[in-house]
Amino acid sequence: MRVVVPFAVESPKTRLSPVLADRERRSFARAMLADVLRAIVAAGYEPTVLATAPIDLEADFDLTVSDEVREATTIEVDDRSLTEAVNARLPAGEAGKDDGTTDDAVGVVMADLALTTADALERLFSGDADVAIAPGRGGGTNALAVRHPEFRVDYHGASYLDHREIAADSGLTVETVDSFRLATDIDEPDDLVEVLIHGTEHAPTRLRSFGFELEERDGRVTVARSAD
Ligand SMILES: Nc1nc2c(ncn2[C@@H]2O[C@H](COP(=O)(O)OP(=O)(O)OP(=O)(O)O)[C@@H](O)[C@H]2O)c(=O)[nH]1
Ligand SMILES: C[C@H](OP(=O)(O)O)C(=O)O
Repeated sequence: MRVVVPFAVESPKTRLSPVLADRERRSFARAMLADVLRAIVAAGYEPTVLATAPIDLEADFDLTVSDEVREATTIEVDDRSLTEAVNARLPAGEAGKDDGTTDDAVGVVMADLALTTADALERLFSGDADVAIAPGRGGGTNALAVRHPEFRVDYHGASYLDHREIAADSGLTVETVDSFRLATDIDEPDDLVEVLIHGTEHAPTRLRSFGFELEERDGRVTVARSAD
């Protein structure tokens, strides 16, 4: 399975702007990307980052990844829209196998899945449906495994529903992967709670370095940022 990780380099995570300044959002997006890459490599795959602009993973934001992650990761620059860039990497051509699927399967994992683990990805990648989808809360498509050359993505909006429909229109089988770790994309300030509780490495460390901590208020856990 080829695994691609789309990554918006400039102005990422704008929905976090109420709580993170521009440079902090770029730094935090990089930290989440590093955690996603680590999980993919731990699951035994060699990720390709589809970056909207050239990046050096470890430059600029004081981030160090393991030798294993550095060596396994390729960065490709593609400034087309998310949908176009991903579609250009999906299986193409004839279905190679008798059941219509292809050996050239592709996994697509978003870079903001800060809770991702190798186990969660393995569950997504090890099925045999033509398309396996890990939906995000709110109707997005957080991760995909595509094993059929007729499937194409169409991101934004309720893309989980759109992707089911696209698959059905071509008579493809679909598996929905029910996973807390893959369903939790980090989009909104409230999502930062999940990073501090369940995050794996760089993302929670980075948030703590910005002064974020868990706080219990009115019996509910939230995040609070200490004054500098
Ligand atoms: N290659 C590529 N990746 C993208 C693009 N837009 C978003 N992404 C990535 O796709 C994933 C999901 O994107 P969103 O949750 O919409 O992320 P975002 O655009 O950084 O966040 P917001 O500005 O808050 O909407 C993340 O991994 C982004 O880095 C794009 O135009 N091209
Ligand atoms: C890319 C988009 O992500 P969201 O905006 O839902 O995080 C989607 O899954 O269609």
